[in-house]
Amino acid sequence: MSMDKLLASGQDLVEAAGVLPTATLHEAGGKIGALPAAIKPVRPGMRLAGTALPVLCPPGDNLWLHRAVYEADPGEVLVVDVGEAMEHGHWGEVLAVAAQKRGIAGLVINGGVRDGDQLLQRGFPVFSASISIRGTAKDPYGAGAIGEPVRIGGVEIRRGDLVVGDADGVVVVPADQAAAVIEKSVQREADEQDILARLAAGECSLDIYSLPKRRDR
Ligand SMILES: O=C([O-])CC(=O)C(=O)O
Ligand SMILES: [Mg+2]
Repeated sequence: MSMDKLLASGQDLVEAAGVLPTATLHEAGGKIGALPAAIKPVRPGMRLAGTALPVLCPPGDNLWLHRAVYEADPGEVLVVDVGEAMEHGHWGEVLAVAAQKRGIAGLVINGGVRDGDQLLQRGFPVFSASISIRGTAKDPYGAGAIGEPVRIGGVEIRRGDLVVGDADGVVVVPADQAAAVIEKSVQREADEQDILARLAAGECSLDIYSLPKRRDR
């Protein structure tokens, strides 16, 4: 399929991004959108791609997550700021099943979750900064928000931004840059295949990248 056709709709953008490495998207975008390194898949093999629904929760309270499940559109990824609360499991199997029923594509959170094995078995991708056994409060008066921009590790995330997660972590690409960044990423991947073939044929990485072989004096 041509790149133009592939990029014709938002859904196609998500599909195209879903097979690209996060590091490639980050580099091709001009070193953008890398969430903190602590945010990783809760089990190996998890991958996610979708559009962001930002959620703000009080630390150690997940009532806004239960609410967000019912505000989300299919294909959205909940991208959650819980103020880096690591010692609580803000999400688990119950919320994953509820989210799957709503067509939610995954969860990204700058705090803790629990039920890692069950999340894997359910096929619901979760990327978190910690895994914690402890549960959360559900304070009806707790301050939070759904759909308002959040900031995680210096990256601002708005509703509709492209979110991709793989073994390396999570990258967020602003919606208005997604098509261009994917196109550059596809090119970058092709260039890298070429470099890998040259290395396999015996060439030296210092030559390929025109790097100095000795330290300048
Ligand atoms: O307490 C909660 O709502 C989180 C949780 O354990 C689950 O989703 O299974
Ligand atoms: Mg539970």
